[in-house]
Amino acid sequence: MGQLVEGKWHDVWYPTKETGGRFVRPDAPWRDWVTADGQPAPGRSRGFKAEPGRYHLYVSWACPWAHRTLIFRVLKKLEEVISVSVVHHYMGKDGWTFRAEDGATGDRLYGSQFLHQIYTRADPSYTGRVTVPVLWDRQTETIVNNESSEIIRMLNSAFDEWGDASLDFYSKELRAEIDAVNALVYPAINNGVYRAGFATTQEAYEEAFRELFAALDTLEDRLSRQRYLVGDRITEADWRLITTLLRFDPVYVGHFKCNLRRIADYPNLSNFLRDLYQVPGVAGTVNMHHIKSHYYGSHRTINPTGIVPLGPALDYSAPHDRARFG
Ligand SMILES: N[C@@H](CCC(=O)N[C@@H](CS)C(=O)NCC(=O)O)C(=O)O
Repeated sequence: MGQLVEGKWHDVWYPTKETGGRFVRPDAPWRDWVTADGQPAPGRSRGFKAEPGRYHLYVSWACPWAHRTLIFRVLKKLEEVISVSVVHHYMGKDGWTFRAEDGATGDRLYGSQFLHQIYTRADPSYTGRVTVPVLWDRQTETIVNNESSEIIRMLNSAFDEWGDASLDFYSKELRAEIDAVNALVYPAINNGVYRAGFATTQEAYEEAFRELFAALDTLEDRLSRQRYLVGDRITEADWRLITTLLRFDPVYVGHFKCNLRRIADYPNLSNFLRDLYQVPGVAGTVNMHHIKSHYYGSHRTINPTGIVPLGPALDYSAPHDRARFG
């Protein structure tokens, strides 16, 4: 864990002193867009045109934010259009590394040792965190964007000339409702588990914990009436939730102390989770070995021994009851 300061790597843990023990996730700084016509997105000056073979994703199998982009890449049939490098699951004093072992691929573009070298390649005096996912442009050798919620929107439509244009997870008529669900799920659940797990005061932990389970209860109720979060079609909102739910019972319950209930204890959420996991292509994006090894092995301030628990027994491919909604 660490960050770059004017292009130099510093090994530091997340600061929580000035925020009463609260973990506050900084905004991702690289926010340009790939568009079908190459025009810059509104308010941006740099434009990036969608082209096959031009863009590359740097991801971790462990990371729920990067996982969203892997799901969109597979479902939109962009595997031949956008290439990928996978970092090693252990994130220690050097941050994410390209140790090409145990399912990691190494840096397929430059053979770098560390992910922070990709950031300094884009900006030699960069100051900030070095996170995955990163959407990289091979042509201008820079980072286009490192905010997963925006990368998935690009994958959803900008590459439709080469991908599966029949799938739209952010269709115009559903946008308002998708945005409303995301506005609950992001702070309370996706980021909520981190706010609980990285809290350094009892108060900050309890605040995140209560918000998290209140939001899960709300979604449990919603999913008792409809198959997906926004009605009868799978949308972006479902994929944004699912990467957190997949990690919940194996990691967040124990490691992040999110232990009021497991997802397995929620009939609708657990069946919903299996339903989405069983969408063709999704299971292949779930690497439980990287997920468990990363969290339990890397966060030594939380788990000093680095021991990775063997349980719980999980079977996301077991039958689900969601077809009852048609
Ligand atoms: N807002 C970002 C967050 C990405 C993020 O925080 N990724 C984590 C891995 S799960 C990371 O790389 N953390 C390294 C760090 O914060 O130093 C997104 O959604 O893309």
